[in-house]
Amino acid sequence: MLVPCFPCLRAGNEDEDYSRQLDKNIKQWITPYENAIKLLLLGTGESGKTTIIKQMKILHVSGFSAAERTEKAVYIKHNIHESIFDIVSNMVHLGIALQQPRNVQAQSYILRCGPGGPPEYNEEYFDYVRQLWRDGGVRECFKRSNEYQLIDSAEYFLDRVDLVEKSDYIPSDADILRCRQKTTGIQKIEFKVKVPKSMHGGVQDFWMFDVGGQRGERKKWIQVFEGINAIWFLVACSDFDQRLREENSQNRLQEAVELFEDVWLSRFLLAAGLIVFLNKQDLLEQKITQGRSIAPYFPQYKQYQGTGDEYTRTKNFIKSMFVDITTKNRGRNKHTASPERFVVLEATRPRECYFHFTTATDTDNVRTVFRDVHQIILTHILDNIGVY
Ligand SMILES: Nc1nc2c(ncn2[C@@H]2O[C@H](COP(=O)(O)OP(=O)(O)OP(=O)(O)O)[C@@H](O)[C@H]2O)c(=O)[nH]1
Ligand SMILES: [Mg+2]
Repeated sequence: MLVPCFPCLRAGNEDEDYSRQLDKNIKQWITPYENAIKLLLLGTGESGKTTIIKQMKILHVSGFSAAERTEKAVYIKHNIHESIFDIVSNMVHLGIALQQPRNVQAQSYILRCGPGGPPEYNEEYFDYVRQLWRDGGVRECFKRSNEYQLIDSAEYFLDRVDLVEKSDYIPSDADILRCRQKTTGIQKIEFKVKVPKSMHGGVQDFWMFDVGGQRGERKKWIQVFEGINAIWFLVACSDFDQRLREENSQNRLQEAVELFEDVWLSRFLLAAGLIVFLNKQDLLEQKITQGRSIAPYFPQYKQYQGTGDEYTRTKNFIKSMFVDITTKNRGRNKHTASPERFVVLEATRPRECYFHFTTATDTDNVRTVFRDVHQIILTHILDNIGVY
């Protein structure tokens, strides 16, 4: 199925659109240094792209400076407010009452603050948050958070109010990895990585580009397509029972599948290696262990012939939806709506697509995955499938 939100990857006037949209400054920014491997992070909103950038900073640059940590503390306080405000305001919509009537004052206070936050993050404010987070009704509404929009780090930060409210609070790396800030525009990080002797040794430069994944941001993506060696496409697997922030009727995982198909078929990205990060495995496992099932949202799961426990079957089923796109679109494509795509695909060598199950907030996991992916990218380039 084609998504109307991603016109920049469509057949039709793509060449014209491309040259018109390719911003000259960004072109200069990405093209002159041929020795760097250029990686582009793609995926829907909240799939974990910026979290991967933060991990690269931890693993391959010098981590976060004192100034960056101070800046993040401000966003973390806002994450706390966003979380408690979204839960409390949805209690009203879902008809869930507070368990402790004395918490009514705290609830009214938070609602009066509005989505922007309190005038000051003071002791009174954090007392109210703590009081509410202990309330059974608030917890009940939190458990139903797939029915409304709530950031993934809500529980993590609401459990740490005591720590965050301290005047000398300095966020740890783990806190920064959990901090949620929507990306707008394009960001770049540069780093160097040692190449294993078994490859060609030495040091390899990497340039990694991060873009905003929400629908309104995707028209900017094309600006960084030129010269990209590999795409890391992130999928938030735990999103299977959640709806899109930008369009309430759309399932988030379905949006990821459709977006991936557009990326896979894009003529501008044919030369790039493609690696899919099936991300948020920790949250997926948690949901499945709590008894949630993907079946009501993806009825084809009932026919899926997987083995293993429910979590293993679910993660492999999600993977199979992406694998299907890469196999059905090899050679002839079953879609008839955009025949121009077939020409491009038939003229090209079959492409490999690699899959990894990841938890982007887990530094050890990302370190291991990066090592594997690094090898794949080097092989891809040495095989001359890429743009080198
Ligand atoms: N528990 C858990 N949280 C994750 C994982 N990956 C990302 N997150 C959290 O999910 C939230 C969204 O992650 P981001 O990295 O900001 O997502 P993004 O893809 O950059 O989103 P946009 O900038 O809107 O495109 C953040 O609060 C992250 O900490 C994961 O594997 N596990
Ligand atoms: Mg981001």
